[in-house]
Amino acid sequence: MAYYKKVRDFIVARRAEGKHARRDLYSFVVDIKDPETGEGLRLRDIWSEAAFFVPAGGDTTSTALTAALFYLSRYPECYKRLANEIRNAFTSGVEIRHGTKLSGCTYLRACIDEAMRITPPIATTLWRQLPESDNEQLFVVEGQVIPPGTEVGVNIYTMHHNEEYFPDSYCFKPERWLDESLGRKKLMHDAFTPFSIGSRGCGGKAMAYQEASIAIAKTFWYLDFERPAHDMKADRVGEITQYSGKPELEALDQFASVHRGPNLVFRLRDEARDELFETEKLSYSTILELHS
Ligand code: HEM
Repeated sequence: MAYYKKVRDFIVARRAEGKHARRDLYSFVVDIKDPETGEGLRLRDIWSEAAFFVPAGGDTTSTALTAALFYLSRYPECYKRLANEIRNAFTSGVEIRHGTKLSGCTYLRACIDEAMRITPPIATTLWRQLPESDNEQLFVVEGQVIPPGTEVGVNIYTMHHNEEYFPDSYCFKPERWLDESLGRKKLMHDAFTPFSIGSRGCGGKAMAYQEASIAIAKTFWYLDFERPAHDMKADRVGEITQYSGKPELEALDQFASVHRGPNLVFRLRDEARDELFETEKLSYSTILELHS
């Protein structure tokens, strides 16, 4: 209830600012009219969209980030390669923002994709149903005619672990996304569906990549991180190895994946301490907290 009230408070505050006070999503949709009824957006329409956006965009992106940090903390060679890419591509942390330098960090993108492949933020089966009325065209799957009205779906987690598309599928290998051989590239991209595809595919895909890229690049710029070395219990939170013996971030399918952990130790990089204080305007106490 507190969440729904908070969303409502946000909307009321935004409406009070005037339609075009900010160039945000609200300013783009506020004048839209229903083509059939001519009605504009009601408070409850905006409320239900906004209430959906927070988990749709928040829980999912948070799992993608968590998974990336989890796998990078377990694969030191990948960690090193990504740290080099980020620390050589930029000259300061504030420079890390949307643009060609960030999109040129191809290993970063490969790490995000590989994390979402092994641990999809939505790992479930997105069921689809052929309408009862649509009986002109047969729907055939592997030689079987699927009658209209039947629900069908392919599980995203299973698809991402199909060895035919992703050999050694439980292994975190960002390099596989940089493989230039055309046949393999197409096969992998066709089978990679963390955002779903088609007309109901994710509306926030570009935003999700942007958020995740900036967050991870800034993390590598300002910080180093690792597993807690001496406390094995803390180190194992959220980790399973049951399918392949390889470390996997456990995610429970509750439509959006729910996870615990990992526990990681973050340390401020000496090279970035002054800059963090001066340019990101963080207080000394926050920096000390990060460093302790
Ligand atoms: C890594 C991050 C994300 C992942 C993996 C993801 C994944 C998905 C998936 C699989 C669907 C299809 C759901 C279905 O068919 O039932 C979807 C739909 C959607 N997503 Fe995302 N999403 C992410 C981030 C975001 C963000 C940042 C936003 C916007 C703030 C967003 C907005 C939406 C919307 C509006 C839909 C519904 C599209 C429609 O039905 O027309 N998503 N997302």
